Amino acid sequence: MGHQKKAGKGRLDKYYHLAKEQGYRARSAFKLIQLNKKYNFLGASRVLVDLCAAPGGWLQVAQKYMPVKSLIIGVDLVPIKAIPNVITFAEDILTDKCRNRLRQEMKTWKADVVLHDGAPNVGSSWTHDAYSQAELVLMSLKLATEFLNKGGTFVTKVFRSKDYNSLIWVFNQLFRKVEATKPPSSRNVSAEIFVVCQDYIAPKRIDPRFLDAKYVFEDLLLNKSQTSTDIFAPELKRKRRHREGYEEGDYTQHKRIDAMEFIKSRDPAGTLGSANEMLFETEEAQEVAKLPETSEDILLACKDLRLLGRKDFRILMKWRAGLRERFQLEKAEEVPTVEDGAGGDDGSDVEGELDALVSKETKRLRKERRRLNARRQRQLVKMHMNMTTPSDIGMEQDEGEALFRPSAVGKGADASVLERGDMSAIDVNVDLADEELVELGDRSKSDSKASTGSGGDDNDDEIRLQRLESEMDSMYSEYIERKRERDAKYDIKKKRAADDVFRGFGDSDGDAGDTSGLDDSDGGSSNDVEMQSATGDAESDEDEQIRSMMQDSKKRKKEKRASGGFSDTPDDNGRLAGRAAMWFDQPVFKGIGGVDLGDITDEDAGCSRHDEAGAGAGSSDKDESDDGFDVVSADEYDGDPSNVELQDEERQADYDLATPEAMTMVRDLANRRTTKQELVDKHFNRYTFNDARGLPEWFVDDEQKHSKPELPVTKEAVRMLREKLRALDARPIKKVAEAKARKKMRVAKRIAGVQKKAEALAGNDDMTEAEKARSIDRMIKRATKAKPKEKVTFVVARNSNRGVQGRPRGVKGKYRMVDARMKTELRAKKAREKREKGRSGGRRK
Ligand SMILES: C[S@@+](CC[C@H](N)C(=O)[O-])C[C@H]1O[C@@H](n2cnc3c(N)ncnc32)[C@H](O)[C@@H]1O
Repeated sequence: MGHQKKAGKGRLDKYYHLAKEQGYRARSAFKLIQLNKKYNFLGASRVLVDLCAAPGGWLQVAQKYMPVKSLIIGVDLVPIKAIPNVITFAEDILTDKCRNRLRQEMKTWKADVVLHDGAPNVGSSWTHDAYSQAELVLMSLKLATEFLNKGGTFVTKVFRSKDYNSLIWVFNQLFRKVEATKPPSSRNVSAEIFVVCQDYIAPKRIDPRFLDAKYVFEDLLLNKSQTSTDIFAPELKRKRRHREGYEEGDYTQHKRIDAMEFIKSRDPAGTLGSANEMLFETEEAQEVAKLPETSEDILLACKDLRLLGRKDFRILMKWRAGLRERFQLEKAEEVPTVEDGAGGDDGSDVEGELDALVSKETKRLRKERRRLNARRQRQLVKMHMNMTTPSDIGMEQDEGEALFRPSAVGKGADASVLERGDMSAIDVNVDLADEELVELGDRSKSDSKASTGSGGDDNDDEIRLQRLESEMDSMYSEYIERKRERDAKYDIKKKRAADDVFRGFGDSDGDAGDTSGLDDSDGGSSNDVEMQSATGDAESDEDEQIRSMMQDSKKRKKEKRASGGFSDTPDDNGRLAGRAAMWFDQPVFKGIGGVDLGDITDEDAGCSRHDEAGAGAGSSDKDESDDGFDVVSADEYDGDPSNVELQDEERQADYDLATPEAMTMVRDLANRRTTKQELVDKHFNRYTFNDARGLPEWFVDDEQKHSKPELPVTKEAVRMLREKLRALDARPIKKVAEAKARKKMRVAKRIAGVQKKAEALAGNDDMTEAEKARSIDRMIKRATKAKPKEKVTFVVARNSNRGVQGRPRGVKGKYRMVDARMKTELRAKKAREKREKGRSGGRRK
């Protein structure tokens, strides 16, 4: 595999170029770099084994990131070109020979990390590949269990398939922490996922069934009815049945569509969004698959429609458009469109409308240009003849002509200068008018071309392109929306993204110009950056909706913080201070003033709950006094004290310990398992405030998405949070609680009254003790006895009571008007219930 010629996709890929630039043998090197950046397992390791290592990209990374003189061993079916200080040999990892050789090379050492990026020779079918991959993974795990140190890390590639969950289950039996992740450099269209298993338990004895494919994947073997995909690979049927990637027949889980369905669809975005895979099974589709337009990229994208990024989506849409043109589908569908006037496919009527608008706008611009030209000529003539006077200019201004309106004068000259009749200002003015004319001329030129559809001109193309882009964007949103409808967890993910209280330190908090975590572990950050800009491949295959939600939420938080006194000052120092304040403002520092916070500077005020709002980089609109009163600044206080309370509540909600990460950190601090200084040291480094200006957009996007520290979470913290939520759930609703409290208060009042009377009775010498006790008892009973409900009199609205307004005559106390029928029906109902009761009672006897 390492020696196979890379297809077009590999060549075009940005990581491919990066790898070339950096001297890595394979683009996959970046996967390990990114995994290491996230989980940091290479830096502290001394012995590493890379199973399936050819051509050696991962070995190169290991050699670069591990301490010098580490023992690094790489094995693959094919020989690996020598890498300094790395031992390599060619063996099949499924054989005993390989195991023995490894043992020989390892001597008495144990590995800190075992890597596995193996992929069986791809070919026959996806199903087969996925299964063999799973087998390979299990085998590498077996080797890992043999060679790993206690506490070691095993990193493996797996494919999403039915075997995936079984594998994860096994990993969980052997490692304390198992996480699946997809590094940004792993293509979205690829079904590969990387599983990082940390903290190897190293049990004395491992049940052999854990590492035996027959048992691990047993449930699949038992399910013999699921054989449909074997039809396509009969040879597999004999050996390994029922290994298809998804549940057969479960079309809600895995929906397949034929390519022609998509090509002919009137709702292409929706069709893509509602399916998982596009097949080329019908005769027509098979023909399409053979066309040169149907590139390998397209075929790859069709395999998993759930993972389409913006770029893949565009490729598919363009491909569809080309095919529709080839098959003249637009024309075929145009006829009914004209007849019913309902608009064509893909919004061809929208295009018509747009054309009309463009030509209208062109006309207007042309007219305006002519008018401005004429005016300019007149002004110039007047000026040259010294005919222009300040009053003239004033007049022009009064006329509200565009040429002399203050905005046309621009920032350079102000209206007062004009009023004073400064001629130089007029020059500026005329110059600006020139610019404006040129601009207008250009615009109208391009617009007019757009409307005539002459084509071939840059501007014309640009406008069309822009229009297409925006159409594409809206279609992509539609696709995302449709995908969302099928994904039960999407809303939760979205909400989580929006509510993500603690995003770590790498988060630039909405400031696109500030990205953290671009460190050397990325393969030499500065170099990367330059190279990446050179490649200029501004790919953005982000889930747009989630991103915009996150940005919204960040913006909101920023606003909130700003209103709480934080401000990002323009200068670097100010910005750093602002960020530091934000950091200390995080929930984890709430209320830990007493825990090792001695050496904190001004910003540390953010540690205490009261100071949160006021702490910040040199901005404190609020004042605090020690007597517990919040001093609210006049401009913040709107006269309504409840609003101040509300703000406080909102603030509290915002800073609540709402995540297990925060809870873990706070507990660690409180129990002195860590100190504030340690936390700061761990999370602040020279990359924390890296400037993202000038970096390619795709890189910044990737960093923002993935470059987040993995914060520790303990079971205890999760349990505590859960309990907290449960307690919240169990709390009665406010109204009920208030009513109960009122009742309690009334009873307490009455009892207090009784107590007084009892004291008076006790001093009464005329009564015997028994009489006193009796009367106190009576008093208590009376005080605690619930008031009898007031009786309601039902008044039938007939005779003189029919249509009576207000209280009927002769009725006292509570009453309710009922009509005769209601009364009869109620009586009948009661009688019926009584009968039924009697009957069932009789039967029971
Ligand atoms: C994706 S490549 C690994 C790339 C490598 N991580 C790098 O960065 O250069 C997968 C490799 O797995 C190897 N492989 C597949 N089956 C194997 C087996 N049974 N034993 C050893 N190597 C195997 C292939 O020869 C191939 O070179």
